[in-house]
Amino acid sequence: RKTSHIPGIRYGRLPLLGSWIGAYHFLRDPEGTLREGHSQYPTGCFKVATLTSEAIIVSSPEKFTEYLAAPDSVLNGQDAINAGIQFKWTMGPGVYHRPYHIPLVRGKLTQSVNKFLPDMQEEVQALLSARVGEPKGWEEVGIHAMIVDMIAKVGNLALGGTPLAHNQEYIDAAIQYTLDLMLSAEFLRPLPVWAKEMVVGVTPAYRSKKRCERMVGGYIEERLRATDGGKVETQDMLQWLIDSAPAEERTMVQLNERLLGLQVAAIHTTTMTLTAAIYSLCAEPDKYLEPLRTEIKHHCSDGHFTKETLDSFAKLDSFLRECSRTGPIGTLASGRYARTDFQFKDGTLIPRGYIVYGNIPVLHKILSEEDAQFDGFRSSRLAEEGGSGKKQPQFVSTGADYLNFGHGRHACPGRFFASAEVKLILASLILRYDMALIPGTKPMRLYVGMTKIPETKLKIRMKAVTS
Ligand code: HEM
Repeated sequence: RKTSHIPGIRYGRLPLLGSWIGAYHFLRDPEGTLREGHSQYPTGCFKVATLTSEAIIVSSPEKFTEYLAAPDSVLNGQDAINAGIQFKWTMGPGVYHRPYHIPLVRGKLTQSVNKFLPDMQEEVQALLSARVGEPKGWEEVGIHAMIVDMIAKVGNLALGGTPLAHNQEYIDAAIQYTLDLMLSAEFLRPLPVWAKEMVVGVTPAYRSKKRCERMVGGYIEERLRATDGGKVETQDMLQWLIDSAPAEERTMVQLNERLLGLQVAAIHTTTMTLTAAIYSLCAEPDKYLEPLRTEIKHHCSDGHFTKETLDSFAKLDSFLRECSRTGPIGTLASGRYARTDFQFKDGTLIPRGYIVYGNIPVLHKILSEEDAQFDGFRSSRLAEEGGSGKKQPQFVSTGADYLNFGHGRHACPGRFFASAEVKLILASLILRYDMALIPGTKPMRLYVGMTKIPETKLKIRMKAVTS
């Protein structure tokens, strides 16, 4: 009733059942529903329904930037994520109330990319040799399973440290934790707070977290003791967490929780982005493989990737940005939960307790067939044609027209690290293998609520580059 002034899209005409009908349509066709909302209310707000709530959507860049500028005390990003994945309960109240890891990701992790890259590259090469080898003829490879394992291992060289990156049991558990957390959130979301607190201990996320605690608790305690004894040998995310943790967070239990929180932020997001990019490459290998390979060889003749070499791959960057523009990992961007009523300049009210989102298909300008057309070198060509005065829009730069990493104050702080990881793996694949879709197959885009995921079971063809 509080949002009766905001029109619902595809709610039908039946009294009382409107939002249920809307939820059915939104879950079946999220992008179509969002485009329809935009065509009816291009500069205003509309709402769409899911099975558990209603989301208020804006499509105009002006309104999107207007709400992102509101302070956290009015429109809050953490609360919006919490409403979705219930992380106050699934991850732990510390991760929700004391997000001291965010400046560490934005600062220390980003600044240390160059330090981690040699080990990351070695890891990628070893995993490719073990999983794919040097096939002389076409070999079919299930790409998603390989990439998720690789991202978890390569990422953990910087997050939990080498012992965790090489502990297969922990890597599998870290990958599984996100899935357990999603499932547990579905179970917890409809419950009142007192009931959530009572049943959280039997959820898969809680059991998964405790299993990790048993697996790596000793290692974390050892790192804590080494820090207290002044014997710090490793600089990685776990160490920065230990060094910066407020007193109540500086325990094995809380650090395990925090590390798992980062695994959730880092593993599947990066995997989905990279898997979708590999599928796009395999869909048009004749158009993209050779120009990308030439660029990579040109800028990296000694075969060693540094942050500077990765940054110099203009075509690869453009390709990744276009993959994320045409196929971002979500349909709704930068959710902000109204802690108090929020009023747009035009008078539209977002009532307390509701979440407002940006309309990704519209803000990414994928409204027509032509806009949706994949053009991997769109951004690099723009810069080439515009001369030196024209800067190429980057894979990691955010704006109201490109929201894969969100935008504004809470834009993803891990995007610089993620970009290095994605470019390192993609460039390594391109240098070592020819890749293509298996004839007769095509990747499908699947939706899980507001998240868009690349197909996980699809196999591609790979063959070692001979020359
Ligand atoms: C390609 C990979 C990734 C994608 C697509 C991605 C995407 C996002 C998005 C869309 C947001 C929300 C932004 C907003 O609300 O405006 C976000 C937030 C966040 N991401 Fe990422 N992310 C990726 C990788 C990572 C990595 C590797 C880390 C850490 C190691 C990370 C840590 C975080 C954190 C801590 C936040 C919360 C920021 C805040 O609330 O201020 N992400 N990410």
